Amino acid sequence: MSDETPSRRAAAAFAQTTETGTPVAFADLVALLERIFRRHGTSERVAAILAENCASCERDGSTSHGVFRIPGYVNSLKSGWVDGRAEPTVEEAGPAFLRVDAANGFAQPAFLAARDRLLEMVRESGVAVMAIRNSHHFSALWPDVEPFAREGLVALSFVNSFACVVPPGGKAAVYGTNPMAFATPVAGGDPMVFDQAASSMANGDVRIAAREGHTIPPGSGVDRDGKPTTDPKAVLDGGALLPFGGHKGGSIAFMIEVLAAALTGGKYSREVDWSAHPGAETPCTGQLFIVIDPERGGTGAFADRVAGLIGEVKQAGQDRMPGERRYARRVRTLRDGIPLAPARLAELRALAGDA
Ligand SMILES: NC(=O)C1=CN([C@@H]2O[C@H](COP(=O)(O)OP(=O)(O)OC[C@H]3O[C@@H](n4cnc5c(N)ncnc54)[C@H](OP(=O)(O)O)[C@@H]3O)[C@@H](O)[C@H]2O)C=CC1
Ligand SMILES: O=C(O)C1=NCCCC1
Repeated sequence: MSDETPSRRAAAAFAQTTETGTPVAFADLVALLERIFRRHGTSERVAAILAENCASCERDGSTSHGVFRIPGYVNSLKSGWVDGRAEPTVEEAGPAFLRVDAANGFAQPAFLAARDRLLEMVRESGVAVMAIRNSHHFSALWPDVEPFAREGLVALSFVNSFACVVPPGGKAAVYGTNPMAFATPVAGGDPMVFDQAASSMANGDVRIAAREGHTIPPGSGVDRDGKPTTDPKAVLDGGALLPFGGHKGGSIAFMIEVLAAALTGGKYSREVDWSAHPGAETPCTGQLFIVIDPERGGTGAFADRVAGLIGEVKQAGQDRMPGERRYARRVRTLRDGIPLAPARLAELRALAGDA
């Protein structure tokens, strides 16, 4: 238990309440979520992309960004804050640089609109960058990067969110929870993917802890007076989270504001202002991708070398690499169904307009 992250512990506490729920087949969950998105004003294409993405998070146990997020998506759509029918525009800013304007739509459809061209650029140039702005990312990042590694590429992605993290020693929330994800091919196995917030916990896990009546680990957040607290409600009600690892996480959060917002033309987390759209929950910011063809390194043995390194890490005593928990759960839930608490399933069916 000692090597578990605080947010993983909070998610695990929540997962215990859902593991015993009604098993739902992945395809059925995708279909149910698609109906919810369509019913609340997205295009067919956007509904299909978001439903697949959100169901994949639930399938893999990314609890803070699975079906828990559906009411938030719906509230943002209903408030008029996000455009569920946005048509992204893609612009070539150089031989290996794509600029995408998500047009106040969701990030994943904007990303997918440009993904094929990005892949061509990577094959041509060895590396390519995609800078997305005016985009709402309300999910985990691993679904964006894992497929690149399955195609033999190394991928990094960064997203900023909304101001709920104080800089180290600071009082005002400047940073978002700002996740970054890294994916690399591994010879003979699944890609190694890590996907982590720059904060001590994801905001989603704090909200789940508040809902379930759990405390959060000491050192995760502060209340509205800047005092350390383990009460998730105090963090959410005018308080803030801390970066993970003090000034080191603070620097990562800063870097992500620079890469995902300053560089893309997206808003800084601090600039997200949804006050005119009561109920809105999806931050409109930016996202950056860097995708590399590792064969350009010329070793001819990249994925073997990564597999060797993982072997050494495990030999040294690390029992689990990032991503392995998800892959194990994916196998289990694709076989047995995704367990959903009856109350959650009822909530989803109501949002879909089922009788
Ligand atoms: N869209 C947005 O703006 C935001 C999205 N998020 C999302 O929230 C999610 C959760 O973030 P966060 O709470 O920081 O993530 P976690 O701390 O739960 O996990 C971070 C990474 O560490 C790995 N990991 C966790 N525990 C261990 C362990 N004991 N040994 C080895 N590896 C481990 C996880 O792998 P594994 O998955 O296999 O457990 C994961 O890759 C992310 O998917 C992130 O993208 C967060 C903030 C904002
Ligand atoms: O969990 C988080 O932190 C966030 N997730 C989705 C976007 C807002 C922040």
